[in-house]
Amino acid sequence: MAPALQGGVKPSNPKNQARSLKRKRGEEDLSKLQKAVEELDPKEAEIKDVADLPLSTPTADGLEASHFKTLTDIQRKAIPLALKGKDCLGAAKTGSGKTLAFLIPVLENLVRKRWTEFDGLGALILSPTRELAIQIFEVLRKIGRYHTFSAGLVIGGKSLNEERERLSRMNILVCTPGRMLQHMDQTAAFDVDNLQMLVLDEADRIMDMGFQSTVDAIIEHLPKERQTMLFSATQTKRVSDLARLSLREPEYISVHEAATSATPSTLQQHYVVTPLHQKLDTLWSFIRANVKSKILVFLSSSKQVRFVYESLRHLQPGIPLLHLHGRQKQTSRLDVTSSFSRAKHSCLFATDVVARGLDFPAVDWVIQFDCPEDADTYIHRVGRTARYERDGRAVLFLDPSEEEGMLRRLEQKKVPIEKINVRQKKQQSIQNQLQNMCFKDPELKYLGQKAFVSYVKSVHLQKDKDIFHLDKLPLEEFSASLGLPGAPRIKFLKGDNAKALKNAPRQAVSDSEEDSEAETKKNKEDKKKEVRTKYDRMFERRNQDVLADHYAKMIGEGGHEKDHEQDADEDDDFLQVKRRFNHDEISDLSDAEDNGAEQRADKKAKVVPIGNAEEALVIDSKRREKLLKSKKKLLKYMGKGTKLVYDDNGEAHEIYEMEDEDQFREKGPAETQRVKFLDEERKRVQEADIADKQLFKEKRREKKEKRKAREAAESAPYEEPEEGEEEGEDVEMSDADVETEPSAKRPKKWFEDASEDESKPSKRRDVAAAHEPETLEELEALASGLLN
Ligand SMILES: Nc1ncnc2c1ncn2[C@@H]1O[C@H](COP(=O)(O)OP(=O)(O)OP(=O)(O)O)[C@@H](O)[C@H]1O
Repeated sequence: MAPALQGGVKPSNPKNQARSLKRKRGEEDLSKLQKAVEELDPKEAEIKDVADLPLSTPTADGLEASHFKTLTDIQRKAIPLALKGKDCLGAAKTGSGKTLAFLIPVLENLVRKRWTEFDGLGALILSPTRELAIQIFEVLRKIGRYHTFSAGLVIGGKSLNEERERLSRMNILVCTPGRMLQHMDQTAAFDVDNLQMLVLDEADRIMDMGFQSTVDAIIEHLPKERQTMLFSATQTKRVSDLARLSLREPEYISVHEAATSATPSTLQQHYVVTPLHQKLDTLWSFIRANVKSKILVFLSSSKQVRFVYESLRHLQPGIPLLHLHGRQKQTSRLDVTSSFSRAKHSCLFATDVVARGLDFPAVDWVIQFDCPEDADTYIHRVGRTARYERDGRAVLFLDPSEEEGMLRRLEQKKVPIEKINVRQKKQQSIQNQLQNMCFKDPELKYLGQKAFVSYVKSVHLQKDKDIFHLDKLPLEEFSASLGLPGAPRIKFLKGDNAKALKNAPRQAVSDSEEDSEAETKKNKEDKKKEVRTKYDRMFERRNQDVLADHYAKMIGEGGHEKDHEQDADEDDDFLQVKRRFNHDEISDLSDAEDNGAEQRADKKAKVVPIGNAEEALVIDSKRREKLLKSKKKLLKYMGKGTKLVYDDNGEAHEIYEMEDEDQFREKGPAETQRVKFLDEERKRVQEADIADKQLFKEKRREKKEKRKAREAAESAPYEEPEEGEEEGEDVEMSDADVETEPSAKRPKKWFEDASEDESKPSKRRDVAAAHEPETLEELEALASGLLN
């Protein structure tokens, strides 16, 4: 019914009235919610179900529609504390529901702060891998479908510019550290000053050496006044980490601390002792015996993964095979994770890029083909099965030399594991087939050689020498088991052949190219004296050209890159440990996500002892020549610049030469002058930087306006532009426009996507709702599309 007229004042329109009534009710609900949260006593409250939590209607509806009803232990304990704004360190076994333990508070705390799209970034969630970031984003999308926040995924693999466009309007971001820092450093319009919450999923991994400097740099950008939450299955309370994150009186929530085991009780764990050179046979026999299962196999490096995948694929085990590692393109990584998630029977070979956090449904077996670097990695790997009350089985393959050390480490971490034996009757050998395959297919042989080298290097670089004993490994037999005609020589081990290596003491890694050239020469001489095997002779006769190309690639003297995967930096560097993830270069994260041993290798190799510029500029190999052509690299070698001034005759002098000493002394002590000079220069650079950013912004805006005008002209060639059109009335709004004219163009929300809603009618008006995003591109396009 329409309201009566009062004192001649025109009644406001009924639509407005309904809207203001709704707003008032919303306000009342929020105040009630706030009160309920304040009154909540996390220590005493009997909280078992979602319904027992003081939650806003959109979150409660989102959880119900996603079928989350009962809370897990970590959720019961962590959510109430996090709702009250406490800093939390949450530790709970794998598969126990930590994701919701932080996502629910993220949504709720922003709701209660009345966060809108115009308040900018409210919560930042960091994940160590892209796959995990995508998974978190999907869960957020599911449970947050009735909210009006905008959320985005920032994980690289796309152009920075594309991401930039939408970053500034996001309320919640799920990201990998490297890409986030890149935006913080380079995207002028990206403002994080308002940030309320920071979450680190798999916190111990994010806080470890590989990510340390990146995370420290991110933290520096963030406001100190914020809520910080850390979650992991294997978390320690390292005081130094807490200090780095500026946690305020953190609550430590460890729901399984008193448990007798660090792994889920539904997980059966076994190990088999299988010598290195029989591992591949054992794996093959295992897969053949379990073709009606879903199996996840962990290997130590991307090269191992590729070789084992390629060779077993040729042998057709009767189960679909997949492979995943950090050097694949992002699109294939995503395809593989979704194929494996959907599959009923499949075997996925992977590096530790999938060891943490990934929630593949119904994995029957986790096989650790290569021994994990430590007990924590073991726990995360086996955690890919037996998730959320399901059963699962895990088998660890150990070389006899690893058995004692690894078992000790597992015992220390409360991991119950039992020995099992391989039934010899069922053990099949594939060594002859592999040798045949490697002979016929030089690509495969080349992969095998790379796998061999990377495996040996990874063992050599393992930190825990109680577990890993390179000198005890049968390397010659191992190379034969891969189908190789002999063990590739490995530079850092310095032996004449792999057999000699077997008994040699561990050698330090050496990086100099001079050494390697000398060694290549020596090897050539030695080769003449060596006994040739049947395979060596066959290779020499039949595949000389192809192999020459491969060997050339391996020693970095030419050859082109045929590999379609992102493998560019590895092939030219056979004799050297690789350099990879480095925050300074802010490469994308994929490389940092492989196993820890590889990362340590990279770090080691970063220390290139270049004493001075002259030494550095000697071009003694193609590789170095290429390196020096890169401006960025060149800068590294060149040292710092010197400021010169020119006298009246046009001759250059260092500044101090132009000033007489007395004058200089009059200005005060040298150190004070130096500090002052540096301050002034710093200020000057900062001012110039602000001006640059401003200029860049202006240019971008101009460009955008021009483009819009051009598009408008193209789409309506026969219409005269109306007045003002050229002024950009129809142009997409800039950030400034959004702030001043909020009603002009409200960004839509991806959260409104209710395509997965099983119980509620869809509220979504966006076209994208008709199609459930499946690929990364679609997910990102959805998030960004809604803002246009
Ligand atoms: N309250 C709940 N009710 C039902 N299922 C749940 C609940 N919470 C989580 N799950 C399910 O449990 C599984 C594991 O959850 P999640 O991935 O959050 O585990 P996690 O503790 O983060 O594991 P990890 O340590 O391996 O990262 C998921 O499939 C999730 O949907």
